[in-house]
Amino acid sequence: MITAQGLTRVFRTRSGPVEAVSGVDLTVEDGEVVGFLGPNGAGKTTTVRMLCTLLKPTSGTATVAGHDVVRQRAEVRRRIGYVGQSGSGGEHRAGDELRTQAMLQGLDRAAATARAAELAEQFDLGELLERPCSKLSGGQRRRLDLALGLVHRPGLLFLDEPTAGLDPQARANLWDHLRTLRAEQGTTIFLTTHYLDEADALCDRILVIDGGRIVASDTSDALKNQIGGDVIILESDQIGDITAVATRVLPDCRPDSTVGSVHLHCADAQRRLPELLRALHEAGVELTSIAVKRPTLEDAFLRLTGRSLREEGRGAAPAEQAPQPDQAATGDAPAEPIHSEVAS
Ligand SMILES: Nc1ncnc2c1ncn2[C@@H]1O[C@H](COP(=O)(O)OP(=O)(O)OP(=O)(O)O)[C@@H](O)[C@H]1O
Repeated sequence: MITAQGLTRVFRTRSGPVEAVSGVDLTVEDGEVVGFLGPNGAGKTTTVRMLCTLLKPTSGTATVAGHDVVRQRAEVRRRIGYVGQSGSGGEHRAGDELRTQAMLQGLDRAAATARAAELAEQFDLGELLERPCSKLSGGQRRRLDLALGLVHRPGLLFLDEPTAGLDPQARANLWDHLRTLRAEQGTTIFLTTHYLDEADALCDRILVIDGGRIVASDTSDALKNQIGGDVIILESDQIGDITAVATRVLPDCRPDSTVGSVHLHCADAQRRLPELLRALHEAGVELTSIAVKRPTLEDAFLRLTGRSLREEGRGAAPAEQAPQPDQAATGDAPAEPIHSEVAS
């Protein structure tokens, strides 16, 4: 469904070129649900925008749904849905948004009304069709966004952080809709997320990108198993001291530190913990909590990227790399809408 070889994107900025994506190779099979993870600024959005034909690659090639993302943009757009982060808003009623989107996709009024009703049923929007989008809850809006992205029955759906900012119940509800979509219609789903539990729960495979390069591509279980052994998690304000003591006392256990905690990867953590705790006590380190557990996807992510997804802020890109408008220079402006949200 998706192939990319050597996909690269360099942005020209006032402070010089920024290589956002550096030779990405990837494949996604028909019907797969793939999670695309990476720290802030890793290159996720840029990659997705190239695959969705919203941004031209500087070099490399990609095909999506059998068509080249540069030479056959319109063909690609007809076959994909893209649901971005911004969400549908405004005073238009939800039902009108769906009907308008269906008419933009070429349906006549009667067919558009029928398609809107079908999607409303699929995504539990029936009661909400007369309501202005601005009056929908976060979860309802995301369901409407999904429905809008699916108006033209694409076989492939790109989702950019589909549950960002939703409460746990609304997230679980959206996960159910995505599972049903895949089970009943075989839709291929490529999603970015900052929630590792979401990737764990929904995705057949996880791609990790860091510094513009793919650093892992595997199932969640395989990524966890790569860590091996147990993880000792020590929380404290004295991260540097813990790392120093652990390196001395347990030289074969690799420490990864994150904000406020050190994760030690050990073969037999239970047996070795007393020795470590004794040494930490003698060094005057005060711990706020200790836990021993099996590796999680968070541990795998930390190992791969040296950073925790949880400590990633949702803020702006680093100042020296702040995105500059460069569409005029590259001709990247969308030629044809994929979905009303991205057409503006
Ligand atoms: N239009 C642009 N002009 C210049 N630099 C850009 C542009 N868009 C992105 N970048 C830079 O490219 C790098 C990758 O950005 P990208 O948005 O693809 O990362 P991301 O993984 O999606 O990050 P996040 O998780 O924060 O959304 C960053 O350093 C970013 O500042």
